[in-house]
Amino acid sequence: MKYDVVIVGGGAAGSVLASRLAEDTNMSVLLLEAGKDYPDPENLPDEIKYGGTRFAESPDSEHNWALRGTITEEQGEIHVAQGKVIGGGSSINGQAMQRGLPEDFDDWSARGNTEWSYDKVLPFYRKMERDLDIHDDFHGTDGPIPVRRRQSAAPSTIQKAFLDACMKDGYPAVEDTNGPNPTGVGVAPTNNLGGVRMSAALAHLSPMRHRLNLTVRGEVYVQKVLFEGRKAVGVEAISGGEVFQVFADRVVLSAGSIRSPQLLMLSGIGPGTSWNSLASVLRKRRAWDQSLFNHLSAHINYKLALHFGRFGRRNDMLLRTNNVVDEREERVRGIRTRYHTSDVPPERSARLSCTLGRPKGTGFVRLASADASVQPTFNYQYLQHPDDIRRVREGIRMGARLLESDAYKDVIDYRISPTDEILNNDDALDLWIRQTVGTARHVSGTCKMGPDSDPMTVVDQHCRVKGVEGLWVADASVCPHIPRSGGLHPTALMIGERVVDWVAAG
Ligand SMILES: Cc1cc2nc3c(=O)[nH]c(=O)nc-3n(C[C@H](O)[C@H](O)[C@H](O)COP(=O)(O)OP(=O)(O)OC[C@H]3O[C@@H](n4cnc5c(N)ncnc54)[C@H](O)[C@@H]3O)c2cc1C
Repeated sequence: MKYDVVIVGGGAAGSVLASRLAEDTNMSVLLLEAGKDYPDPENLPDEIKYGGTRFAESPDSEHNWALRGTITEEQGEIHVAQGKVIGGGSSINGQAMQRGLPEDFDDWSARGNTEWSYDKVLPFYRKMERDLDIHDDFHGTDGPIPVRRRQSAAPSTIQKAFLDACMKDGYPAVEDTNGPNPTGVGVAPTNNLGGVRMSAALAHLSPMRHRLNLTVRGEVYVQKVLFEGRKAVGVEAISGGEVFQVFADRVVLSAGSIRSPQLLMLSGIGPGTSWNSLASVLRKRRAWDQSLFNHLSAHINYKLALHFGRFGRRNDMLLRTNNVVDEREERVRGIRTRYHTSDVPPERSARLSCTLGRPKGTGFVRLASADASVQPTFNYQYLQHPDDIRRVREGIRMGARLLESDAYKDVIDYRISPTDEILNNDDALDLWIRQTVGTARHVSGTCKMGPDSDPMTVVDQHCRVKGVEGLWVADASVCPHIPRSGGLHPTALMIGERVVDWVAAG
C-alpha cells in the first residue's frame, strides 16, 4: 500500500501534523513512532498520564531514549532524556508552555524566513491551544491543548518573595508571559490540567484516531529514507525484528532534533556519508554539525529559613527580561524559583535558576555509525562563547542579589552554593558554572531552515529538505535560532501546525 504522507516520529510536532493532515479524509497518513503507542487514553501509564513526577525522564524508563551526550567538558558525558513514546517529548516533559518572544520570530524572518515572522506564527500558536485564562487576539480559545496558569490560590511565601524581590529590583509584574509584551515577572503557563499532562498525543491525536485515513503505528523504528533518484519515495523501518519498506508520495521527518539529522545522514545526506548521487551541495548543508541550539540553566541553591511545605509547582514564577527593561543587548533571560533538593533536607532547600534563553554558542550532532541503532554523538558545547559565560555569571550574581533583598528576609537562611568565595571571583565562578550547569531538553536548529545564501541551512522556509524532492522536516530541528522561551514545546507544536498546509500542497 502506498500512502499520501508518511510521518517519521509521533512526537510533539509529528502528532500535530498527522492529526491535522488526516482532517482531509482524502489524504492517507501513516505515522510511525519508535516508542510505544497508547491508543486508549484510559490505558496510559501513570508516568505519562500524570505530569507531577519525573519518572518518565529517568534513565531506566522505557519511554526515554536515555541518550548520552556532552554538555560541558567539565561534566563529561551525561544522561540526556528524550521522549520515546507516542507524543515524544510532549508525553514526558515538564509542561511549561512558554512561547518565544515576538522578536525571536522577527529575527527568524530577518534571516530570510519571511513565513515565520511573529505575525505569521501567531495564528498557529493560537491554533494549537485553548487558553483557559486569557481570551484575546494573542491566545487561542478553541485549540486542542489546554493552557492555564495555576493562579487559583495566592502565591506561596517563596513565590511571593521572588515576585517582590524582582519588583524591588525594578522589574514590572506581567500578567501574561505569552502575550505581545511578555517582559517582567509573572506566572508561567502550563498544559497540565487537573494533574494530567495534556500532550499532543492526547489532545491532538486521540480525537482523530477513529479516522480510517490515519494509521498510527508504535514500536516501528525507521532507519532510513528511500529515494528514487532525488525523490523521496518512502522509508525503511524495523517492526517486530523484521525490515519493511513503506512507500508514500511525501515523507516528513518529525523524529526530533537529534534523530531527524541522524536519519538524513543515514539516508546519505550530509558530510562523511557515502551516497554520491546527491551533489556535493548537500554535503555542505551541515546545520547539525554547527547549529545545535539548547537552553541551559545554572542554579543557585539556598537553605530555607523555615519549612514552607510543598510550594513547588504552584505559581511557578518566571522573570523574563528583554531589551525593553534591560538596555544591554543580551542578558540572562529568565530567573525562576522552584522546589529543589540538595544536601540540605529537601523540605528546607530551594533554588533560583538562571536560564540562558538565547545562547550564542552552538553545539553539534554527528553520525557515530552507519548502524541506525547506534545513537549519534552530540555535544552542546555550552558556555564556550564568551558572551554566554559572561551572561550566566551576571545572572548568577543577579540572583544572589535578589536573595539578599528584604523580600527574602523571612525565607532564606543562607545561600548553599555558590559560596561567597566562588561568587566573588570570575574564574572560580566560571568554573563552578561549567561544573554545575544543567541542561534543558530543548535541542533545536540541527536541520535549520533558511535561504540558500546560508550554507548551514538544511530545509527551506517551507521545511522542504534542499536538493531533494518529496521530503520535509517538521520538528524543533528546523528552528533557525532557539526562541527565548525557557521551553520549546509550544514552539514545536506551532511548527507542526505551520507546516500542515505546505505538506498537504505537496
Ligand atoms: C524531560 C523533558 C522535559 C521537557 N520539559 C519541557 C517543558 O516543561 N516545556 C517545554 O516547552 N519544553 C519541554 N521539553 C522540550 C519539548 O518537549 C521538546 O522541545 C519537544 O517535544 C520537541 O518536539 P519534536 O517534535 O521536535 O520532537 P519530539 O517530541 O522529541 O518527538 C520526536 C519523536 O520521534 C520519535 N523517533 C525518533 N527517531 C525515530 C525513528 N528513527 N523512527 C521512528 N520514530 C522516531 C521519538 O520517539 C519521538 O516520539 C522537555 C523535553 C524533555 C525530554
